[in-house]
Amino acid sequence: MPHAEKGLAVGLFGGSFNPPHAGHALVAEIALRRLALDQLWWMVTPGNPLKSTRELAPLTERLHLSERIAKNPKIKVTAFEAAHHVRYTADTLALVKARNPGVDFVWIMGADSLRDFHRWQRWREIVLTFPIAVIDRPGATLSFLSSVVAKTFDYARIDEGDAPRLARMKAPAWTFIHGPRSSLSSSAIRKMAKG
Ligand SMILES: Nc1ncnc2c1ncn2[C@@H]1O[C@H](COP(=O)(O)OP(=O)(O)OP(=O)(O)O)[C@@H](O)[C@H]1O
Ligand SMILES: O=C(O)c1ccc[n+]([C@@H]2O[C@H](COP(=O)([O-])O)[C@@H](O)[C@H]2O)c1
Repeated sequence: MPHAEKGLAVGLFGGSFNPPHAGHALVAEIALRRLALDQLWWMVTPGNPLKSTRELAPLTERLHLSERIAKNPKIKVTAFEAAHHVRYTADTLALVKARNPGVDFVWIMGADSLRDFHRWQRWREIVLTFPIAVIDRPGATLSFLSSVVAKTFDYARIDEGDAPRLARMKAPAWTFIHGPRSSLSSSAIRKMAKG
């Protein structure tokens, strides 16, 4: 797991990155800037618990490609979930919190992830423990509002103008960040590669 000094604000950006693309890099840059983060940990999952592993490239390959795409020195690409044998985000976050007292973390995800978020293991616990930043994504800009999580935690949504303070806030607190968008997706890239 990367290291962060006490008092720093760190974004956690988990993904399959199968393969990583410029849309991921854009999300990371937007999160760093708009959330005023000191670091962003780009966490390459051993396998999304809700996705089939049939098309999943080896972890080492996804890690290597991620390192090539994530050029900002504030971004730390890591596969510590595999190293610690965790794959559910709730477990990952508990581990990160326990190992980094005094660091302020925020969970980062694209707007499409919000739609399925209520199917994640212990999703309420995640929202009640970690501030969350949702980054806009083409195709998910409006639908996210009808998601179970947005409805359940509507009272905890903060204005995106307050995003620079999100990492310092006590959960539950989440925001939706609009900005430049990319319509890239790993599945489209995989489809193109197959021909
Ligand atoms: N173009 C994009 N804009 C905003 N967020 C994105 C974009 N692409 C991926 N994300 C977000 O990045 C994280 C990791 O996504 P993932 O690695 O699954 O990429 P993907 O392009 O969504 O893959 P797939 O097409 O295989 O589902 C998720 O939180 C996802 O919402
Ligand atoms: O914990 C869960 O139940 C869970 C279910 C689905 C996805 N996630 C996490 O969400 C992140 C994004 O996954 P993906 O496949 O959409 O890139 C990644 O860190 C996954 O481990 C986590």
